[in-house]
Amino acid sequence: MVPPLALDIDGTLTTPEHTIAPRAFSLLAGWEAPVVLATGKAFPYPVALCQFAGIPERVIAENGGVALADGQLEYAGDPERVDAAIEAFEERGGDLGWDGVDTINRWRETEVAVRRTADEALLRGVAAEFDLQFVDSGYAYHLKSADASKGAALTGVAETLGYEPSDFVAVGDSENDASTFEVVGESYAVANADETASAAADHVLDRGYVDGTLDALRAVRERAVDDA
Ligand SMILES: O=C(O)COP(=O)(O)O
Ligand SMILES: [Mg+2]
Repeated sequence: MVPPLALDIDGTLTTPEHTIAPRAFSLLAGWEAPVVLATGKAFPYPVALCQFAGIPERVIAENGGVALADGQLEYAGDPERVDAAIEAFEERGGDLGWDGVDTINRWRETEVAVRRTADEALLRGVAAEFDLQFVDSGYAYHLKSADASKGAALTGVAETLGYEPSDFVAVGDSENDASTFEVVGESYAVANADETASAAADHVLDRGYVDGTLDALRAVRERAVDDA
């Protein structure tokens, strides 16, 4: 039997142009074990992706701040502390950087995402002062509680689904995926992965983005068939 999957979205299921390729949809819909989408994006994004892919809503959002699996909704983190830190960041001249209506943070409940053009040193300083974690996903800077992580959330989601975290295979591309790689049985970093993700992964793929992910999952599937 194929293993359950924990898949990052940005940089992992996407093309370099940040779009979801049709071949990613067929992969998600055709996998014969649970697929958990584990992302730094706000909760509605992976939920919508599950709906449009026609798979059950099994998601980890906000870098582990929100998790949903089979009707079980879990929260982690300290949103008040994050809000206080962002207030201090803005008081000191920091800007979240999202122009117009901020759809990146509008539905965010436990952490805040900041555009990578923002003042990194100021944000890192505020994170340290408020005892929060600064994460660079490669797509945004995130300010979050240290005890919320994709890996910690996957431990809860695995239990809800009746699996051990070590039953999962994970694919990811950035430092926000390292905690997932630590708890799963086998992990793959796509070729575009950052140093932290590549160092934490069991395998670094030759190809990047969704093509690398598809290569990894093809290998996982072939092995499962051979073992059967
Ligand atoms: O939203 C981000 O910053 C990154 O999202 P990801 O975790 O799906 O790569
Ligand atoms: Mg990513």
